Amino acid sequence: MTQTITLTRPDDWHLHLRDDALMAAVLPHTAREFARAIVMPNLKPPVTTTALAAAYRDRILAALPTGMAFEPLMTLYLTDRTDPAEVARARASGFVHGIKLYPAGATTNSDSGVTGLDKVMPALEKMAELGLPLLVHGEVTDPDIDVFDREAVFIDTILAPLLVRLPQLRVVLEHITTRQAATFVAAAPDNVAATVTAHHLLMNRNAMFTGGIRPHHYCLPVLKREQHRQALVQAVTSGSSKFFLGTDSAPHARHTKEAACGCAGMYTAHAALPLYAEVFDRAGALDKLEAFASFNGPDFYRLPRNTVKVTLTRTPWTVPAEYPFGGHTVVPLRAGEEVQWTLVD
Ligand SMILES: NC(=O)N[C@@H](CC(=O)O)C(=O)O
Ligand SMILES: [Zn+2]
Ligand SMILES: [Zn+2]
Repeated sequence: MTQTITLTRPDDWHLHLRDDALMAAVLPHTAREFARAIVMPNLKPPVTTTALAAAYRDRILAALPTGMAFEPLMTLYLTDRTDPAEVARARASGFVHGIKLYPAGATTNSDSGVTGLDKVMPALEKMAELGLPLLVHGEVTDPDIDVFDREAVFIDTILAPLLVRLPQLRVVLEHITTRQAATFVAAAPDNVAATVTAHHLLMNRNAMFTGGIRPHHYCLPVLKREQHRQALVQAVTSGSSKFFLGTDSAPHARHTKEAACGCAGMYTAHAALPLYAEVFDRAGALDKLEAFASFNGPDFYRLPRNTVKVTLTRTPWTVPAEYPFGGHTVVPLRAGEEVQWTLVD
């Protein structure tokens, strides 16, 4: 049995850092594991301009503990009013690496999201022209569509037609959860890729109901059936360069998840790389972890690969019950339970 793996330092291509004291609380977990991260723009109010992204980037860098090397890769939040000139400013900035499409109402802080693709066509055309990736929360918001079907319906009714209209557009389908998404991305041309979270690779929808309702296993897109989890594991261990690591680590204060109407999002930054290592280990595919975690993402984003190496050992450790979170606490994935791999400092 492999006891140690050494790989190129990875990056996280989908991360929620929040802001202010909340950000300061979670940022060290990510910076310890990852060289860079695509920082999602769903703050309140959202990060809709290059100027707001620059200020957010400065706040992240200021919150970084001294001695920690970490580069935030910024994103803008696409709205019905995003001006193509703003797309051009973002592209020219050098620090904005994508623009995020949230269908209005689809997930946490998506009220300012897009209400119809026709409204954002000028911005999308400019993105296609400039090669700036569109990052997509791929779920329809129609309340008549079953919550477990919203990703598959989004692919058929929105994403596929969009790629017919703009075949050059570079698209990352974020946090994919279904066999349909894995199949679609695998078959699509090279300008279409996907991030996959550790939690969607590790758990199926039964994890939300083990012995009672489990609010800390609720996220969007919601966990799916076992056959979908297996399709995701197959995709990330297949050797395809279209799938890469994106934790979607999405911290919410404990009391906002343990509530009558709890927030969507799982916190995984404390153990992200060890959790992915469990997935690849169980699939007998530890040799595929490095490309997924460290090569496919930078190659898609046209950024240099990292050069520093990191080491994981097969050493189990117990995750704390909670972590401080700006005057509150956040309950991490596997709270009070073991993770099988340890990242060596
Ligand atoms: N994934 C989630 O369940 N929540 C994310 C938003 C998102 O990525 O959709 C959040 O910001 O909390
Ligand atoms: Zn999302
Ligand atoms: Zn997210």
